[in-house]
Amino acid sequence: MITTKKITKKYGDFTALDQLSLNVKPGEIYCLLGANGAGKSTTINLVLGFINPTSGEALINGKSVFKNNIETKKDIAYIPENLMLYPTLTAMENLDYFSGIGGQKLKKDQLESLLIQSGLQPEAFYKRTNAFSKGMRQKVGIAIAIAKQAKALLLDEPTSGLDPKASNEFGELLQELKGNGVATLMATHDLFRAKEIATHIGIMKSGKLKQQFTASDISLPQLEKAYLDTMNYKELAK
Ligand SMILES: Nc1ncnc2c1ncn2[C@@H]1O[C@H](COP(=O)(O)OP(=O)(O)OP(=O)(O)O)[C@@H](O)[C@H]1O
Repeated sequence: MITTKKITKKYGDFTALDQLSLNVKPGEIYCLLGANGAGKSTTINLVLGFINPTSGEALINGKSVFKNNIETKKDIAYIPENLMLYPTLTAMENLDYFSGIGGQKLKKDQLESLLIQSGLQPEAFYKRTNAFSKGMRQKVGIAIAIAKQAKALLLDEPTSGLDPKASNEFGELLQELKGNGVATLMATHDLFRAKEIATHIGIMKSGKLKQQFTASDISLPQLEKAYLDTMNYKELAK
């Protein structure tokens, strides 16, 4: 569903991403780990078609994002680190507006049903989103993704700054989408949450995918050691 084939991104002489190949199938959650500047956001931005690769390609459902940008975007939902909603509109109005952009005209009960699925507390449905916490905004983002019936979900550090309960709730929502066959690619610094929710985990360094794991094959301490080893924090990883 989400595939990158030897994708490379250069900025002048600097290689931000170096021949990265990965594959996320329907019903899989792939977490990309790596230090600041490892190339996680660059990978996400290439899959989204926000930037073009220097070489290699990103594919959604077998179609090149670069060559079929508009078509592939229909299958993708994206939740950035800080999801922007229209602050003067309510959660319902934001959902109505964004699903409308996607070509859908949903009825009031359908919009409410989507927000219920997203886990947003009902008393917030008709409140303006200007006072929403990050966790609440993300729930509206998930509702938008469900409304779009996106087959691929791209997330850039979605749990950073969330309290443990909100982070846990977010993880549970991702599990539900996974059950619906959504393929999720997520950049994160949160090893614990990655181990909790991922089916697959990749560790990046300096634009390269250094290690990949099936999440069920590795414990959290093993993952932490692999991460620190990859970063060359040998002393800490002992
Ligand atoms: N437009 C750009 N011009 C030049 N260099 C860039 C540009 N965008 C990103 N980079 C560089 O590419 C590298 C990878 O950046 P990227 O944002 O993908 O890292 P990251 O793993 O997402 O980091 P973080 O965890 O801090 O978000 C970094 O060294 C960054 O400075």
